[in-house]
Amino acid sequence: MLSRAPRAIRLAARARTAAVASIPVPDASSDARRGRFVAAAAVSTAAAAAFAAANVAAAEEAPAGTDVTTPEFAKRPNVLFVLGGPGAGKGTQCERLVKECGFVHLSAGDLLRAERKSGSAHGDLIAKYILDGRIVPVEITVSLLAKAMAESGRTRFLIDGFPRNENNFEGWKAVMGDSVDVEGVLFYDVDDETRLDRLLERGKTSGRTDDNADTIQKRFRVFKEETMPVVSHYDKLGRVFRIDGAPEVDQVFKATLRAVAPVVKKEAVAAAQAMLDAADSLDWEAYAALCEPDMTAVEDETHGATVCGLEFHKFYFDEGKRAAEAAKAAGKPLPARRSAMLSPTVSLQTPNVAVVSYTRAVQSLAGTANFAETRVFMAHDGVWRCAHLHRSRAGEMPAASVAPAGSSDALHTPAPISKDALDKIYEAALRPAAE
Ligand SMILES: Nc1ncnc2c1ncn2[C@@H]1O[C@H](COP(=O)(O)OP(=O)(O)OP(=O)(O)O)[C@@H](O)[C@H]1O
Ligand SMILES: Nc1ccn([C@@H]2O[C@H](COP(=O)(O)O)[C@@H](O)[C@H]2O)c(=O)n1
Repeated sequence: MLSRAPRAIRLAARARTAAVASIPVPDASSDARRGRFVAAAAVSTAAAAAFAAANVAAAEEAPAGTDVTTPEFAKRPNVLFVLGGPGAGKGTQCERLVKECGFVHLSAGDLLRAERKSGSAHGDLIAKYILDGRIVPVEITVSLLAKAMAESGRTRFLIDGFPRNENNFEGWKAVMGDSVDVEGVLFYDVDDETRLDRLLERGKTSGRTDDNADTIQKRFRVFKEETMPVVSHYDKLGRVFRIDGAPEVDQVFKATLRAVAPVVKKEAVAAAQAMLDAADSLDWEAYAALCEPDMTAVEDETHGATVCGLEFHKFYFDEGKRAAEAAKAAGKPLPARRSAMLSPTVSLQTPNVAVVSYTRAVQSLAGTANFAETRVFMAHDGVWRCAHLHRSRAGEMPAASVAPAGSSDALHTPAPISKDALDKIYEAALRPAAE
């Protein structure tokens, strides 16, 4: 069982609690550091400390009884950066994604404005940078993002208006490292003239100190000179989902949904693979966390009937464990098996309903059996759970043809599927399927 902060975040936090707690920030008037790359090591120590403190606090604050079972696969947070010129519609589209797809939206600008209002020691500095349209030093921004991520207790994030320059980019890498999967950048493309009109209109009611003609021009310049190189970096990696942000909001949202579909599909495949891993290792808690409580299933064991609920499945985990313990007590080799997902296809019915179909190849000492499986997943708040399973036996190979002499030891402990193999699975799953 996990408490509110995802385990990966809490582990990172624990490993970093020894770091310095205060965040050194350059003076707003210091030209020497303005716009310059801040050494990754400095960022790492200071902001990681804030990250650590935030995460530990989030874990400790979780009131008793609020533990949630977060599926194993979902423990490493997924991040999509959201970029585009000022007024491109980033916040507007993020709001829709939150509502319809269960992302957590963290706007770096909003967090900075809230920090300024909170009376923080950095308030004056933030106010000055925002008024000048300049990018606040990453030590401040990344620690606010890390704190908000930890406090959300969730694992799927839209990080809006970040990374805005090289300093942001390096600071993020130094603090987050590999603890987070950055899926790519949603980039909203809108010409300057349209964005200027939008911002001046927004300025009539937004109360933002930077929605005025003078600051807007400065922000536009910073966007071109500092943010676009970050976008180009991700572009070269093939990680930019470019969206025409000029049409009306609903139309842009349709394009946004198409852009996030590969990320969403990848999550559904990962959820299916996590179920297979949990079944292979007889980890009932992990398996159950990946199921809707009223999951329905049709499989060979049900003889054509549809079973509803989890008790039917738990029986096999309990008995499997008992058989393993009996084998161990008798000094016999432990029964083991390993499942691989072959040729998966994912069909997204809605952003929150995915049908994942594949051939499941199950290896064991008894031989290899193939099953045709379909799992229907539903996402709530960005967490996928299986609502229906259909499995039919699709073929079998006896042990003699698959287990070379002397290889049995290697099968006693099922090895987790390798990252390369998983990447291949994702690649296959994300190919435009005949949906
Ligand atoms: N597709 C659209 N068509 C017309 N107006 C839009 C569209 N998208 C957003 N707007 C409006 O344009 C203004 C700017 O949008 P929004 O705040 O979402 O942009 P942003 O990219 O988040 O801006 P910033 O980076 O300055 O915070 C808002 O008033 C919003 O209502
Ligand atoms: N990574 C960031 C993001 C924003 N800022 C400052 O906030 C201003 C407003 O940002 P919006 O995304 O809400 O438009 C921006 O002009 C910067 O001054 C920042 O420093 N770093």
